[in-house]
Order: sequence, then C-alpha cells, then structure tokens
Amino acid sequence: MTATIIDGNQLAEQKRSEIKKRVDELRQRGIEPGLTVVLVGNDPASTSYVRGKEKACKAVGIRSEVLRLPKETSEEELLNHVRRCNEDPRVDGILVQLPLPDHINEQRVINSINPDKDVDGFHPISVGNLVIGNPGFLPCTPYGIMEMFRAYDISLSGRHAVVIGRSNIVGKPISLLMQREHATVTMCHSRTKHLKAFTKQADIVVAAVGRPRFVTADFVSPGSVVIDVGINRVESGKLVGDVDFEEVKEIASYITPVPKGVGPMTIAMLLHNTVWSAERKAGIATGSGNGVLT
Ligand SMILES: Nc1nc2c(c(=O)[nH]1)N[C@@H](CN(C=O)c1ccc(C(=O)N[C@@H](CCC(=O)O)C(=O)O)cc1)CN2
Repeated sequence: MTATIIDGNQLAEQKRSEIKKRVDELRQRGIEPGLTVVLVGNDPASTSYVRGKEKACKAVGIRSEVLRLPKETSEEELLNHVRRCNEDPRVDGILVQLPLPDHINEQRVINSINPDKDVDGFHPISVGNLVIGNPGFLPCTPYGIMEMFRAYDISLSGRHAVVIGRSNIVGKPISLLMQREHATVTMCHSRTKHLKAFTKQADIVVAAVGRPRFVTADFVSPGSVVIDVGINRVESGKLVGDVDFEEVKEIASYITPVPKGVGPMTIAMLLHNTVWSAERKAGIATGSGNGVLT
C-alpha cells in the first residue's frame, strides 16, 4: 500500500483564501489587521521563513512589518522593541523569530510579549490556556497539524499517537492537542530507550527530532499515519524531513512530505491567529481561535 500524501501546500492555500475573506470583512469595518515580526541576526533559514511570512500576509491583506535587528542586539534593546509593539494599537500580533542569538534569553523575551498579541502561542499564558483547554492562541505548527488531521478526516479518538521530540514549540503542544481529541499519547525523546518499540505500536507518529531521515521503515507499522515536522538541509542542498519519506510512504496510510507538508501550514495558522487577534479586539471573533468549544 502506498500512503496518501497530505498536501500541506494545497491545504494552506485553502486556509489563506478563507482568511482573506475574514480580512476583507475586517477591512470593511475599517480595521486593518497587523503583524510585527522581529528577526534578530541573519540566519539564512530564519530570514527565509520571515520572508515567507511577509509574503503570506501580503497575499491575504494583513499589514506586516519586519523589524530586522543586527545579531549583536542586546536583550534589553530587544525587550524595548517588544514593549513598543505591545503598546502599538496597529499591532494585533507580535512574533519573535526563533532561534535567537545565544546571548539572549529566549524565554524572557517571550514572557515580555503582550499575551493578547501572542500569535505564536508561546507565552506562558497561552501555554496555560492550552493545558487547561481555555480559548487562546495555539502554536502554529501543532495547530497546522491538527488542521491536517481534520481536513483528511483522520480520527484521533482512541488511537495511540507517539510523538518523538519534547520541544515547547512542537512536541509538548501537539501531545496536548492530540490528547484533547482523545488520543492516547506517548512522548518519546532523545533519552527514550527502545524507541522503535514505541513507534511500532503507534497508529500515529509525529516526528519532531531534527535529524534527517531518522524515522525509517522499520519504525512504523503498516497503515499508520506519519507526520513529519523536520526540516533539514542535507549536504546535497536538498531539504529533507525527519522521516525517510521514500521508504515510509510504502508502509503508512497517510504521510506528510517535506517540503510542502507541515511547513506551509505553520504560516497559514499564523495568519489565522493574527486575524483572530484582530477579530477578538474588535469583539467580532467567532469561535475560540483554537477549536475549543466556547
Ligand atoms: N517564532 C517562531 N519561530 C519559529 C517557528 C515558529 O512557529 N515561530 N517555527 C520554525 C520555523 N518556521 C516558522 O517560523 C517555519 C519553518 C518552515 C516553513 C516552511 O514553509 N517550510 C517549507 C520549506 C521552506 C524552504 O524551502 O526552506 C516547507 O516545509 O515546504 C515555514 C515556517 C522555527 N522558528
């Protein structure tokens, strides 16, 4: 059996057209949703992701501004920029592109973002809301994965999901979200012994390890759903995921490719969060922003 390939590009395009309609409605009320992205330094991957965010904002009519700061920027200077954005009424969403240079304490910067503008969903208040099941911003990559499950009618209820990786951005939130949809979740990480013994039992595998083609055919069972969060540039210059796509697609029932899988959905959900923030400020938000029933 060859897996159905989950088309992140197509789904993101669909999302963008829904979001554009919401932006048009806001504009008709005289509201222009705005996103500020802060980029410190010139890491090529981060620079390219930020360009992707600017382009996506433009496509749907969100006003975007990128603060490009030199890599020597001090933590205090960065915090001052964030404070100015917190107070700027034109800014509905603030995103500090990660990773930050080593001399800056990432968590301190995240903590300084106004939780009402935390479109990345990384602030402790957003994390707390996710844990409790309150309405709030969800981190964009896990949110995008949940939207993929929904679009492809992949039910999580009663299924065993194994997450490889325990990062704050992906591993922890995706585990909570899948649990919220009634999956039984096992979290594995770099110190997990007998990793394959876990992944072999899984109905759903989410790979967020940061190691190129780490998940090979012998990790997965026939018919499982495999979500690849990795983005690794290998020596040949090719972009590959954490999953050996060619091998695993012959065994899985559904699989996300890299590129054009989870990545484009990350940016689409950022647009959603920004528009939801503007709608909420205007008192016209429908839903909870994160799929929680209100
Ligand atoms: N503040 C944040 N920093 C980072 C986040 C985040 O959600 N918030 N996530 C990642 C990077 N990221 C977004 O910032 C991101 C990564 C990849 C893609 C994407 O569309 N990838 C394409 C391929 C792009 C390429 O050719 O290089 C794909 O997979 O098709 C979008 C966003 C870390 N930092």
